[in-house]
Amino acid sequence: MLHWGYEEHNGPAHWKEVFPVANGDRQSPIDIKTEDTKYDPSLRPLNPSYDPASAKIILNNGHSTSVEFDDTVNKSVLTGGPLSGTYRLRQIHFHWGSNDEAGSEHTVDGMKYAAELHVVHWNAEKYSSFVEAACQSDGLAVMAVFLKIGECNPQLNKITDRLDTIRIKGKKALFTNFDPSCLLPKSLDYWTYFGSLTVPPLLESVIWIVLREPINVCSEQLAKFRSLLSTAEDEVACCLLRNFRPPQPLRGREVRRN
Ligand SMILES: CCCSc1c(F)c(F)c(S(=O)(=O)NC)c(F)c1F
Ligand SMILES: [Zn+2]
Repeated sequence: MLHWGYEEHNGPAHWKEVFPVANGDRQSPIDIKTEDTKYDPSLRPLNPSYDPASAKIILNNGHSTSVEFDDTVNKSVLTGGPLSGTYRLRQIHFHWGSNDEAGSEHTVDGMKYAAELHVVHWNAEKYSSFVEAACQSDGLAVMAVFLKIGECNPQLNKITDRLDTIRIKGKKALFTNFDPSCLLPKSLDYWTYFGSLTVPPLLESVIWIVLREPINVCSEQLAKFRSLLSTAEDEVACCLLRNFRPPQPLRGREVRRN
């Protein structure tokens, strides 16, 4: 496999050839069987606290579009929920499909949403960098938000309106004054389980916090994500039509809910 991606020749079925942890026992995403989730009274309310000034750039990394944040100080953090300590916001990014019927990574009782937002944080209390934290079993905390097809989402326009300036892989643009809380649903009720990155290197270092309530997105907004290119300037243009990994075996893991 040349370089990993989401096509037939380099997609999720091939990743194990280069990243054997793909067959590990805490891989993500998973299908959440709601009847098997366990209420845990020790789980606390989630407490996201983000400073819009910490948003820095919007980027097309060839696998998704992300907004990167200044994570040199504890300006934008997530505490509470299943977490012990303070997790610092690193970036947000999206996963979507080639049509509105699929696109989310996690599924709920087998149901796929049209897309999924990931808000990525790292354990700045115990580790000194994102890269170090990404190698630790409690290093990362990713909050997942489902995007459900419906009304256009005005908050999402802040991102989709900028995608035409970063169409090519590697392109970035200034992007500040953005508080990702504007993309969270009313309810912060969640499911939580221990898992991994859903892109190579698939590191098993993520405490997953999957919000139960979806936010809205409309077809026109999703179409803009699909118009991003997975290729760089000097390559034959190829659209990033889909970038979701299918659900992985639960391997006996428990999914708890607050
Ligand atoms: C320096 C790496 C960029 S941070 C990052 C990311 F870019 C990403 F795409 C995912 S994901 O596996 O796709 N979603 C959970 C992550 F977990 C991340 F931490
Ligand atoms: Zn992701």
